[in-house]
Amino acid sequence: MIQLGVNIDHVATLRQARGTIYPSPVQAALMAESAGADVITLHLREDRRHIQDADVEILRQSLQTRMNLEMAVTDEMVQIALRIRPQDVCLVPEKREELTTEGGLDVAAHFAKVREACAALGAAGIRVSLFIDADRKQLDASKAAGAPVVEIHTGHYADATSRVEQQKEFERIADAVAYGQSIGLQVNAGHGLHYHNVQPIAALPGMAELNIGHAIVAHALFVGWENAVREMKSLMLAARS
Ligand SMILES: CC(=O)[C@@H](O)[C@H](O)COP(=O)(O)O
Ligand SMILES: NCC(=O)COP(=O)(O)O
Repeated sequence: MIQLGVNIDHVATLRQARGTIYPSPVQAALMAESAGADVITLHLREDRRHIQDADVEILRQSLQTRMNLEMAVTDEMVQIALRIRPQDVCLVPEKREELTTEGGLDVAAHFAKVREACAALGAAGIRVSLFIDADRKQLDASKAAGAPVVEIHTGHYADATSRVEQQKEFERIADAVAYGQSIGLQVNAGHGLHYHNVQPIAALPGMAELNIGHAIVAHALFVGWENAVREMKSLMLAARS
């Protein structure tokens, strides 16, 4: 059954805006689990703009489901992951000046470094996912690097400004999802998905997990946090029926 990873980054964004102790990403994560989240995803960025190291530590001891820790491919982050031991790590590209993740990890261009991180994390029992663009070359490189999972970047699909462009991006994603499975990878997807664009992605055969955050946090302002999570999960399951 398709799984929902709720990304709680932007609960922390609201907290960091004033430097208060509220809203608590930990409380958000536990409530999301009660509302149907299968995974809790959080991005410990190098600039700590939202999720803090303490959030990761507390959540690792508190979650009932699974922690999917997103991080850059750096020595600092690999050491943190080896200490915290989340069930899953998703390696993502990071640029300090970016507003949000702008594209997929170029595994092919940074093959040795990615393969080394996959080996170190895998040896510690952590399941590694690579956040990549919908590109067969990146899928082949991910497989060769030893990652069992990939997460297809859906940002270009989400940001499309016309139906024609969105359909073109959707077809790229559909090809990547099918091809990734054909070479033995688990295929997830995420970035920019919301209540009006998620179902075609969720309906793709074999789609294992969607990681969604910004839209759920935004919708929660109007319907409440648990309802926002429940609604997203229901849309995803309905797309599969
Ligand atoms: C990798 C990805 O698409 C997101 O999960 C990532 O967390 C985006 O970064 P921000 O959460 O800082 O926007
Ligand atoms: N990897 C994607 C993710 O975790 C959430 O991205 P978004 O829904 O906040 O854009």
